[in-house]
Amino acid sequence: MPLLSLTAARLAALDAIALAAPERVPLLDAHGRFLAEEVRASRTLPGCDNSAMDGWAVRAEETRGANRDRPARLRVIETVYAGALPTQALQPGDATRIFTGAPMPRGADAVVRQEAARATPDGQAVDIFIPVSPGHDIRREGEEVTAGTPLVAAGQHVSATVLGVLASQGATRACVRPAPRVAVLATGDELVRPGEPALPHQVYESNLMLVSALAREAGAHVCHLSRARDDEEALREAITRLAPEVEVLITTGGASVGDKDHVKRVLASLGARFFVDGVALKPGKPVAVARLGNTAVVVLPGNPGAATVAFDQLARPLLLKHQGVFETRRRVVARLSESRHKQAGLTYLITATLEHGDTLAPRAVLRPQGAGQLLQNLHADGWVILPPGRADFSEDELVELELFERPRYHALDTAPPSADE
Ligand SMILES: Nc1nc2c(c(=O)[nH]1)N[C@H]1C(S)=C(S)[C@@H](COP(=O)(O)OP(=O)(O)OC[C@H]3O[C@@H](n4cnc5c(N)ncnc54)[C@H](O)[C@@H]3O)O[C@H]1N2
Ligand code: MOO
Repeated sequence: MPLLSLTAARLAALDAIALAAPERVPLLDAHGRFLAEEVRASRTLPGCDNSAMDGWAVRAEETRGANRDRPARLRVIETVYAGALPTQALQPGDATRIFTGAPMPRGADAVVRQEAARATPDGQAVDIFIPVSPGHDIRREGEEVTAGTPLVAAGQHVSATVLGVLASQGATRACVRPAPRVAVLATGDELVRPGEPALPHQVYESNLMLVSALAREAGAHVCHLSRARDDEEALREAITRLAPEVEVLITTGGASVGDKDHVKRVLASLGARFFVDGVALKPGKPVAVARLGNTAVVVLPGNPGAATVAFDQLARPLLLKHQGVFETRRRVVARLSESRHKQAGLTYLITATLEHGDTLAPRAVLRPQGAGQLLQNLHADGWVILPPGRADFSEDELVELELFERPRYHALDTAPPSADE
């Protein structure tokens, strides 16, 4: 199979997985998942005109000209709390003691906050110190939303705000697609488990952590983390054991053409159908996507940097598709900090930091590229995309940078950088 372009591979990979059937789950269990259907308002909010403040419901015209020296004196006919209903309509000269969220009584058309009024000692009357216009400090029925209006679109990520909105409509469940179950299988004879002693020629196995966390960030439920030697029999055993347990099996290492790179061969011998086998991408070229029975299999290269790119470009969209969504990312135009030569046929993704100077376009400072290096990703803002079809890119040339847009957190004992730093 010839190398697919990155664009073609991203499309082809999606055929390896089906959409999960939606399910209705208790609201809190929907947190972090994606809505499988549009949610419309079942209730008009607010459900009725109500007070936005603690104070007195009045007839606005009766406050005209009121001030501290010449307050408007009104008779207090009753008190209404949130959750209760008024029993009396206001007649000329009347006011109702009212609290935030309580329904407006008939006849009243404004609220005076209690800071602008004072009740007489016996509570029978109130002196109003300011004039108010009709509608003042009233939350109108339907001001926020009317029943039937679309509230949250299908595909929306269920955030805390979404949960709050759904609960405010009286919902107790949400319709979402289940998280794909994922198994991660790391292969390689040189790998040593973290926590055990490692000689200089040995490598700590880090892809299980890396890939499991990336899968979780894509909404997956990672239920198996396994290791296998670079040995066909061991791989066959691990793959046949893990695949039926999950929707997506992700392997790392053994993906290239070395004597011990058996993963693709073993998958093929088990009857896997390949949708992608190598992509014109750097890093990440050996990545493959296949289907084995009902399981999508993503074969990531072993180099942690290459595995990160290949995961991001092919595994993440596949995991998201299962959950019924695709994502778009923000790109910015930036100037290359240095010239770059590349293989003309490949798309390069090079991690970079953005430096905002006094020119319109920020500078994309390329981080040293090495497929094995994960450190280069630690402080990067995104990756510069050097498209296929060209080999040479010059310093200062305008290129696109796809932003990671991870929030930046700062330790509590250090001050965050000021905006103009
Ligand atoms: N003759 C060729 N050689 C290579 C080609 C090629 O086209 N022709 N492709 C290269 C590319 S591109 C990549 S990327 C690598 C990846 O190949 P593999 O997937 O077979 O990876 P391994 O050889 O198993 O490992 C590569 C590297 O990564 C380290 N590694 C592997 N697994 C882990 C892990 N779980 N945790 C941490 N580090 C890991 C491993 O020690 C190696 O250093 O192949 C090129 N070769
Ligand atoms: O995937 Mo490899 O990183 O292109 O060297």
